[in-house]
Amino acid sequence: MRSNSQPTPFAHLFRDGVQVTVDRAVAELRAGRPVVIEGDTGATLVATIDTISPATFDAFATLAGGGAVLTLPEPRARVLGLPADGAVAVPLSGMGHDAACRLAGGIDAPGPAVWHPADRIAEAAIGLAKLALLLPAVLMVPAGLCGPVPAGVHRVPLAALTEGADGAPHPLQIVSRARVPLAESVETVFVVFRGGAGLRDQVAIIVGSPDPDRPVPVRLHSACLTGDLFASLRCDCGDQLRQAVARLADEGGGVLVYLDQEGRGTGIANKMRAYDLQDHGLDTIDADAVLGYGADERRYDLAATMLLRLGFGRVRLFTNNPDKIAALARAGIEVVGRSALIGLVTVENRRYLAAKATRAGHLLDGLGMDGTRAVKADG
Ligand SMILES: Nc1nc2c(ncn2[C@@H]2O[C@H](COP(=O)(O)OP(=O)(O)OP(=O)(O)O)[C@@H](O)[C@H]2O)c(=O)[nH]1
Ligand SMILES: [Zn+2]
Repeated sequence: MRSNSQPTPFAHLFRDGVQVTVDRAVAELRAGRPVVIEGDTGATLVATIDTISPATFDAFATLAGGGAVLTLPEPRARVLGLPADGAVAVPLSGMGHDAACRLAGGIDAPGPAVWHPADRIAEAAIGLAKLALLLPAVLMVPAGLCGPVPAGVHRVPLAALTEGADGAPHPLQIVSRARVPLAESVETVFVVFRGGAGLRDQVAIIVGSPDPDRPVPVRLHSACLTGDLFASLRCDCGDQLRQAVARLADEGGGVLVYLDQEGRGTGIANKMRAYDLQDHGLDTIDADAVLGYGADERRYDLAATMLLRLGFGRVRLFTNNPDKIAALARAGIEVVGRSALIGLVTVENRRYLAAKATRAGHLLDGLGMDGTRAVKADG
């Protein structure tokens, strides 16, 4: 029998309290359950507008009296016309669930008359909501106003979130690899990594036999369910994806890193919300701002780690996005060159591509906007 002095064999799994507590908080918020964030000055119950039921919302609002606030991230505050330089807190003062949802992400919501800058707990809660791929609008109530908090409610120390809710450092591990012949490249191996924030699976697709002694052709591609899988005409992703495989194969080998960051890191649900807003006239960047998201929420540090783990520290990147080059360089990859990768221009994606060029600095100057694919030389 195990004596009390012997360590429990799985105790180490709980040693990194930051990881454990953040993972659980994300799952709770997605399930529509509130969590408690414990700050220096007291505990706050938080729930996301995206997942809280109208009945639970009403119960919170009633219990808290005038103490409940809706916190909104800076991009959303600015859309509402508030001169904020950070998240804001809006007192609920009688606001119902429907009105809160409108204030959180509606296209035509009027700016609130009363608001104040939000505190660190609010910023942390918004970070958690983003990590959970929810609308980053959070209902917050001082725990003391709600009577005894049930024992099952998950508690997160504020320090765990400020230490990096989005960076809870699960180490990246290779979990599987297999040969997957592709139409554009028969000799192809998929290597699946797991780790990082949210413990999502990321895939490195090794096309042909890249030579690690020379700069390796690399494509970083963020997931786009609609474009990659269904050949949506709203974007250029599917065409870019298949072109990338073919070009890596043409070059004798390369790596395509397929990153689980749908919708520029906002998730498929928010991307569809953004599409709906775009159908009301907004461009891709403004639509994300209405939802409280920044112009681009993606990160490439996991991609860099994957490349380094595979032995590819010197790369030539297929991209039009200067952020990708800068992020890889910051993460220790030597980027020795860039080649443009121009997807098919369609009537439906012209506006999207133009917004990427004019508002996000994408290098699409060689883009033929006449409905044909433009050919652009390396540059
Ligand atoms: N939020 C949002 N995301 C979109 C929209 N259209 C496409 N996306 C996402 O944008 C990302 C495009 O990824 P990439 O093609 O890897 O990157 P890129 O920034 O276009 O840069 P390139 O390397 O030049 O292609 C994917 O995550 C898509 O799901 C949109 O209208 N709104
Ligand atoms: Zn796309």
